[in-house]
Amino acid sequence: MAATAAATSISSSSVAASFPPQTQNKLSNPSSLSLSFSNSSISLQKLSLSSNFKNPNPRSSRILNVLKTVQESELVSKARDPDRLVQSQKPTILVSEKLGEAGLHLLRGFGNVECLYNLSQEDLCAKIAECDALIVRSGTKVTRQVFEAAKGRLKVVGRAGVGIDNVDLQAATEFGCLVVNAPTANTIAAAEHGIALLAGMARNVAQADASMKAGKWQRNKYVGVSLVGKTLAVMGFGKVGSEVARRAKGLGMNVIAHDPYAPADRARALGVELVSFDQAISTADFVSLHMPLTPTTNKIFNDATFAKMKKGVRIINVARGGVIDEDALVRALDNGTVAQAALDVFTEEPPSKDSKLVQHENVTVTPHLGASTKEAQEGVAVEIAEAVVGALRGELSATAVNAPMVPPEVLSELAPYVALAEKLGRLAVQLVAGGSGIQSVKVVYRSSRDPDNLDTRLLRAMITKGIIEPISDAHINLVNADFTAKQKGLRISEERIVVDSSPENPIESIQVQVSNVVSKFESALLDNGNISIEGKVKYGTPHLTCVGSFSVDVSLEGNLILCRQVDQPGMIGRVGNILGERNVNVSFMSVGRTVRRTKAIMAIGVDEEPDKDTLKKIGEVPAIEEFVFLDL
Ligand SMILES: NC(=O)c1ccc[n+]([C@@H]2O[C@H](COP(=O)([O-])OP(=O)(O)OC[C@H]3O[C@@H](n4cnc5c(N)ncnc54)[C@H](O)[C@@H]3O)[C@@H](O)[C@H]2O)c1
Ligand SMILES: O=C(O)[C@H](O)COP(=O)(O)O
Repeated sequence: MAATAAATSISSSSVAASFPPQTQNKLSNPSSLSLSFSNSSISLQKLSLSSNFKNPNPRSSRILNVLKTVQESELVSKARDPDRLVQSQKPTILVSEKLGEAGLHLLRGFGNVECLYNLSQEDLCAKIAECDALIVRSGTKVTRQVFEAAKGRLKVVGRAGVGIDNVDLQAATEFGCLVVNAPTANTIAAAEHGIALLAGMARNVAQADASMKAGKWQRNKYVGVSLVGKTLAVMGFGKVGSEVARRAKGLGMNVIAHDPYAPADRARALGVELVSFDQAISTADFVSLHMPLTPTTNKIFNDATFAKMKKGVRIINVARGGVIDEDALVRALDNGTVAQAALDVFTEEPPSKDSKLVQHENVTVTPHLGASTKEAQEGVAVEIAEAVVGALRGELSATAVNAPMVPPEVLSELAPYVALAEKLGRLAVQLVAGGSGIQSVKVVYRSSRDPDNLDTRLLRAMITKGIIEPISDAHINLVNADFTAKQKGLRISEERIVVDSSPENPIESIQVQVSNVVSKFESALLDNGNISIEGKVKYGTPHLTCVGSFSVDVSLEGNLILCRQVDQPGMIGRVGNILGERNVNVSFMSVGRTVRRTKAIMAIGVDEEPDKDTLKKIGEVPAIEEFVFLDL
């Protein structure tokens, strides 16, 4: 197919360093190859966070077909045959905080569910190495130590709610653990709680209730303020913030909002004006907080910002305690800048019993109840159970927090290319001579699709996996591929060449080039000195189609012997005889040459791994100039 446009670079990822020579040495002689590679029969099972579990629904069937195409592993075949799935092989799901029954029911239909509440960090760390998934709410701190203690078994952390500030996302990513949340089911509950606090605070409901229960009747003390006509600033105009705004409009309030990332038309549609931070806080009578806790929003409400507020402002916080500097809020309450505050969330939960903020007479508090309605808890439980089960089955989640989302239809379409990508990575690394570290890999995709229509993240992850796993103890998946490549000093750049082929095939070919290395097999080098191999998907299976500048055509399965020889009659027979005499079955053979009767490359697929002596005999055939054994 003709190239119709120049190559465009579409992405690249970073840094430079090299693999230690001792890991490369694992590849330097054929006898050590089988050992080092046999330990890494992994593939999408790891990439997709597992695959070895039951599969009753059609969407998952499709995904499992993808997994099958990618690798016919024992685990995958068990997943497709529920009778073979015994209890001990089911995933273990640890639920560390109270979860709605509907979600637990769903989880129990899939794995072994253990509900252990109020675990200390030590207990959680001790338990976690036995778990494939962990489901938490806001009370469990999923720290780096937890991921370390998991020893690679933990595949997914499900946050039954929105805020993921209690999960160390960086550590999760480094350990290749997916984090999913349940971002939608508690939105209304949180918004309703915000409105409850707003109205309750304005009319001193909690204080008046406590006073009456103490035997008092204080009608003059608890005169409130009205909401109608007052200005409410919604800080963070996301799911909860916009629902609060909608309800406040219904109460007759004038609503403004600040959110640097919110689309103006969504605000306009609700009759809400988006304004700057300072404008919002300086004009509002009520300020309601709805942004996530991030390094940017940490203590964003502090002495300086309270000083800019209208005297007598009232504050509601159902987001996260950490967005407020709590000592500064106490000062602002004491000096009257803030008339009242209604708080559902605290920097430390639970706050200390003698917290000045909690005890302040102008403060109304609830113990993080925003999401705590029966309806929201059932909804969140189902939402997170589905996300966790999906992740354990190998689906790429729509609510993944630390991994790119790849829709099932894209995954399904790319499945054979995913397998090809990993095999090319594995081949490329085996062509590198021990002692030279891989720093720079270029991947060239030939495709008729326009760049927006071709998601190569999955392919890049698999090439990374193919390159790194055989020479290190890292396990690569979509979550940690780019991170691990950076860590290992491997720079992977991608290039797209638009070709005029059938748009039904997402990719015509994938070429992997490794630069600045010494090759074990000189014929794999291009004129520019790069090792180059290229593959295509043919009849749904990955094929090697080019080695250096030699065309070949071999199916990428089993093991492969590449020989360069003088192009002369009888070579296939001679090598075939050597293998046949030693009971090594040849599965396919292909010869490619550049110029007739000069040099040719013979690619021989073998079912068994030839022993050292057999390989030596092949090397002794006079016309064979070089050869290499490759484990696919
Ligand atoms: N109290 C509870 O039980 C409870 C329940 C649900 C949600 N929450 C919390 O409420 C918050 C919002 O939840 P959500 O579901 O609406 O999330 P969301 O992601 O839909 O909305 C958050 C919004 O904050 C905006 N934002 C980010 N940085 C900002 C900044 N510096 N200034 C202003 N806005 C900023 C984002 O653009 C986004 O629109 C989260 O902190 C969540 O954890 C608490
Ligand atoms: O972020 C959230 O979803 C809320 O804060 C709810 O937290 P919870 O699950 O601990 O109630």
